Amino acid sequence: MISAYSGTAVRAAEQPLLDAGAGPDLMQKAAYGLYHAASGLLSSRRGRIYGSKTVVLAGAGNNGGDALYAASRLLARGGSSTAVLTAADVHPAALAAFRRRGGKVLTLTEENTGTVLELCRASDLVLDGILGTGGKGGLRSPAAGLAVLEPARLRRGEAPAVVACDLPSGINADTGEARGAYLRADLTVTFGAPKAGLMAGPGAAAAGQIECVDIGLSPQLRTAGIQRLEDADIADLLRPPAPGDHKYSRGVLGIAAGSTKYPGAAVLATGAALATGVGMVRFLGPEPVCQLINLLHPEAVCSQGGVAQAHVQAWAAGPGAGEDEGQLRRAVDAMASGLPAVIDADAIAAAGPGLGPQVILTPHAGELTALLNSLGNRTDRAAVEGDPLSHVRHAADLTGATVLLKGWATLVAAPGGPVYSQAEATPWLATAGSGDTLSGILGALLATDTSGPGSPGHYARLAAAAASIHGRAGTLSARGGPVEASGLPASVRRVLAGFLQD
Ligand SMILES: NC(=O)C1=CN([C@@H]2O[C@H](COP(=O)(O)OP(=O)(O)OC[C@H]3O[C@@H](n4cnc5c(N)ncnc54)[C@H](OP(=O)(O)O)[C@@H]3O)[C@@H](O)[C@H]2O)[C@@H](O)CC1
Ligand SMILES: [K+]
Repeated sequence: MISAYSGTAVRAAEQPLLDAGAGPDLMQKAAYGLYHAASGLLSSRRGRIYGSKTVVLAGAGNNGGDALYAASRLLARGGSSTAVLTAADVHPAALAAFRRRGGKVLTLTEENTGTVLELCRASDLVLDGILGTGGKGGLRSPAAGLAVLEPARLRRGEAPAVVACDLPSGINADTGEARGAYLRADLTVTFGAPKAGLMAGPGAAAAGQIECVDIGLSPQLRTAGIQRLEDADIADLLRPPAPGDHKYSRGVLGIAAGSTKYPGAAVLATGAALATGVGMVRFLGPEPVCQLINLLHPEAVCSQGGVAQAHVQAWAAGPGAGEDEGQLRRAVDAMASGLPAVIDADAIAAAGPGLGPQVILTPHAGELTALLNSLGNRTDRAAVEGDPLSHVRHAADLTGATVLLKGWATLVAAPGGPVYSQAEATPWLATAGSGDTLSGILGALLATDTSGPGSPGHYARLAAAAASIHGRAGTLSARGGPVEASGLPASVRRVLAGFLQD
């Protein structure tokens, strides 16, 4: 499990060490970690450090100091480096060390921003040390003019790798918000602990890969702001069949998805649930959709009945329901059943206060905006996309349900906490039908779960595991190209096989 902390919490953890005079030592540890990661990247891109060209963007605070010390170490290995100062005063000792190693220095102005951008683009590596946890708001002029710099991962052909020191400059370390211009990175080397702002909202998309350097803060860090499940955590949540299991003991999932207008959603949700592994799927829906499911998934037991008559362990309801009154009724009944239920798409609008954490709402940003507005919390989509962490937490607290907000980093909030973030997906997964398969995967995990409510956040962990499996399946399906939702179940099977073999 990766635990991320707010910038405020990390600064508080640093304070006793700073009071004890360990500040310079912490900075050297941070700078060494940054140098080590940057030199690894340079070696993999061009074979060696000797002869490499680095541009250091250095701001007024300790973040600039870290970056300058790291660049000094690259100079010592035979690289060349130019420091671009974005403030009148930068860390004096770090700048002096950089100059001693032969680094060139210039000051950024609005007039020379174009020249500096050319210098960056002609280099192998850009070290972003403009702002760290002391940053307030987005980049200010003239540094804001550098925000057009694209990291190598977003450009075709030759481009410098951008490595962010602690966090991408301009990103809020607590929330991941970008209140103004910010830089994007290929790799963020973060110190002490990952910052929550690297795992949510614009910060998660800007960070690129995240590498954490231990500078000895762990004993001081208490409550994580955001957690991320890793392989072993997900494997622990899976329940493969054991000898003696039969179809009912493995878990039956009730699916109320699709409508005569959107029959595909029923097919995708059912296919994904079967690929994830359940004892049985009971499918409820209109007659033509039942016929389609019978044709494509003959193992599913189909009927037009109601939720109360179906004997299941969990529900997946809402995908493709559209305006189908029967399906919307089933989704409402599933939410009220007391059983674990994943509720998606049009059915989310029926959610209100008083639900339990076993109900998992899976909105995208637009659906979350509508839900919050319906609960009297005035907001708009831009605000939700700008600060998804606060909004997903708020929705969980208002409804009492677990809320999974889909996005580049999918966030899952349990009412009262904790919050999980999974970012294994590919942008190619943003395609019609993708959400229907997520409902099927999560429904199957809920139906086969035998550990019960357990500790707080249990359902949020299952939802985070489903998001991770879905993201990995998308990435496997994509292999750098488009994803068709109908191909996802096959990839889900392969992802799960990987977990179960390890
Ligand atoms: N503490 C430690 O022990 C360790 C810390 N470490 C490192 O230090 C970093 C935190 O350092 P920090 O506190 O100096 O803050 P940092 O982000 O570098 O800059 C603050 C300066 O920027 C200015 N400024 C603010 N917003 C601005 C804006 N929008 N646009 C322009 N300027 C803006 C602000 O001025 P102000 O607004 O306050 O007048 C102030 O002058 C941390 O991320 C990590 O990298 C590591 O070495 C490990 C040990
Ligand atoms: K930075």
